[in-house]
Amino acid sequence: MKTYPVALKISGYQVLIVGGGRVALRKVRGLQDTGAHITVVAPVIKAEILPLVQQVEQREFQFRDLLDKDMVFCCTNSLQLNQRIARSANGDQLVNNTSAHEDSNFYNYAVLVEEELNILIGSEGHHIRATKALKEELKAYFQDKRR
Ligand SMILES: C[C@@]1(CC(=O)O)c2cc3[nH]c(cc4nc(cc5[nH]c(cc(n2)[C@H]1CCC(=O)O)[C@@](C)(CC(=O)O)[C@@H]5CCC(=O)O)C(CC(=O)O)=C4CCC(=O)O)c(CCC(=O)O)c3CC(=O)O
Ligand SMILES: NC(=O)C1=CN([C@@H]2O[C@H](COP(=O)(O)OP(=O)(O)OC[C@H]3O[C@@H](n4cnc5c(N)ncnc54)[C@H](O)[C@@H]3O)[C@@H](O)[C@H]2O)C=CC1
Repeated sequence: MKTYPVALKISGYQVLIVGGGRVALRKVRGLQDTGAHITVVAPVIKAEILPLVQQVEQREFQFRDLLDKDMVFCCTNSLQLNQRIARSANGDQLVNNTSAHEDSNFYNYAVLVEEELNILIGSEGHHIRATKALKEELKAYFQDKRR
């Protein structure tokens, strides 16, 4: 089924990020300046994440972490755990399983910000390398233009 692209205002949202590695850090960076309240739960959390989030729980995920969350990112290195978390969310929560797009009810775009222009690139999870490559090409294009 085709998706419908939007730009969400998420100020005040309770956001849960399960996992504290490389992918979690990318999600945390993407959430900066949105006004969302971010909680990260993981036994091992990258140091760069700490100053960027409101709440840190350094331990394994527990299902009660899902309570009262509006948006959930499953970013652990266990595909099974990510799947169980995504499938346990209630129907009102926005859920993104970073290891299996079929389990997500929203996708993220690759984002390039050029002054007040936001350029979003995506393939509904089908061509991630092409998405990433096009972002790099556009980045180089804008860098050349500024020279
Ligand atoms: C559905 C989506 C999830 C979502 O909604 O976020 C998704 C899903 C998956 N990605 C996977 C793999 C990788 N993804 C990247 C990188 C990026 N992936 C991003 C987006 C998305 N990836 C969304 C759809 C985008 C679209 O529609 O095109 C980018 C653009 C933006 C971002 O993540 O912020 C970011 C580029 C950031 C940048 O550098 O600019 C890398 C490289 C790397 O990490 O360096 C790898 C490693 C391998 C490789 O290179 O192929 C796997 C397999 C996981 C596994 O094997 O377990 C899945 C799961 C699946 O496909 O089901
Ligand atoms: N969507 C995307 O853009 C991409 C998604 N992936 C997916 O993301 C997953 C994570 O990748 P990385 O961040 O590179 O891994 P990583 O190894 O850097 O981080 C894994 C994190 O999961 C945490 N974790 C493990 N067990 C946990 C538990 N029981 N409860 C809470 N946290 C737990 C670890 O403590 C660690 O913080 C990969 O397995 C892959 O499936 C990978 C690349 C890109």
